Amino acid sequence: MERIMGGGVFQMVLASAGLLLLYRILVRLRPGTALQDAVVVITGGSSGLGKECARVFHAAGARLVLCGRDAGRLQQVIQELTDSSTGSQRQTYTPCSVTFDLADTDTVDRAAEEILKCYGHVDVLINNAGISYRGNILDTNLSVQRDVMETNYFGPIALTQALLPSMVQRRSGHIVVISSVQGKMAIPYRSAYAASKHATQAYFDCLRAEIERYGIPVTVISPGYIRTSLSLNAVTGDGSKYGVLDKTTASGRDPLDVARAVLRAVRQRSKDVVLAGPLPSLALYLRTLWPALFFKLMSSRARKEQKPKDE
Ligand SMILES: NC(=O)C1=CN([C@@H]2O[C@H](COP(=O)(O)OP(=O)(O)OC[C@H]3O[C@@H](n4cnc5c(N)ncnc54)[C@H](OP(=O)(O)O)[C@@H]3O)[C@@H](O)[C@H]2O)C=CC1
Ligand SMILES: CCCCCCCCCCCCCCCC(=O)OCC(=O)COP(=O)(O)O
Repeated sequence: MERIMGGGVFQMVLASAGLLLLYRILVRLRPGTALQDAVVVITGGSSGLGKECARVFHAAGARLVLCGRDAGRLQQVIQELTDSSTGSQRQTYTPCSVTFDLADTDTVDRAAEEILKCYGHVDVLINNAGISYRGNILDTNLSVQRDVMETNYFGPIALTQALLPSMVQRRSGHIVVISSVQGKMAIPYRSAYAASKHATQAYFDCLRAEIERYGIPVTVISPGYIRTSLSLNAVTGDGSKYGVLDKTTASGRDPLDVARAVLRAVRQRSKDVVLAGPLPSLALYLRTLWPALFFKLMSSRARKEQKPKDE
């Protein structure tokens, strides 16, 4: 009898897994929203994931507005994109650029006006720009915690809130944010970064519910490690640059591959996408289903990785 019951449960689990797989395949096969001529704003378009997003959305025929702090680097990306589109079958457009610092929220309203002037409206806003952090909380200035929050949280939400009224007025638009798996679980020596990404996740989850009635979807994308300059550009507890290309970053996923997944998520109007390998995915389940074990693993990781100065 027990064997029969056991077999029944096994078959049910197998059938559910099969149905889930089928559902995922069908979702992937949906035609999705066309991006030809769509106005797509990408923050952090000068490097890493933002630059690769620029590449794939440009190739899909989008009219891009690339944002960053360095006009010269943005211009270089624009030149690369323009050179790459010679002979393209699709109609492509030379991107616009808008230069501003997300950490200086006072300038964001002016930047939003400039962005709107490029094509008169925005179809997709991709909040991608961000910085990371390496440090022990005990040795970290509070100003560093604030600075990371300004760039990763207050900047993106200020830009979103500045562009949102025009989307609501048109009853059209799409808000995307690049968070991180660290927006769903916190790992040691990343306090500022993980806190900013947790805040990001919460804000955009609230926003999704609030603006669904206007037909404006919100997509939160949470990648694992990507091969970019994120760790090189990270700040440390005293505000200085970390300047190391970590092994985890160097061996991360190809940013072009991640950018293609972002494009897919925009086309499918996905709500929440985790782009991580088996270990971080398992860690996410543990954080929810067996938090005590997850916290134990994180403490042991903290002990192994670093020691506070006074030990
Ligand atoms: N790499 C990874 O392992 C992962 C990255 N992510 C997320 O992906 C996003 C992109 O990072 P990634 O491409 O990896 O890193 P990069 O360091 O390569 O790119 C970061 C981008 O953000 C821009 N930026 C940084 N600070 C500011 C600021 N104050 N104002 C305006 N723009 C700014 C930079 O532009 P400029 O310096 O020219 O102004 C740059 O284009 C980030 O949100 C990051 O958290 C998520 C998970 C994993
Ligand atoms: C019973 C066995 C359980 C095994 C569980 C293993 C738990 C292992 C923990 C794995 C932690 C993964 C952390 C992933 C972090 C990550 O991908 O972050 C992405 C980023 O945003 C990178 O930013 P960073 O500045 O940290 O490079």
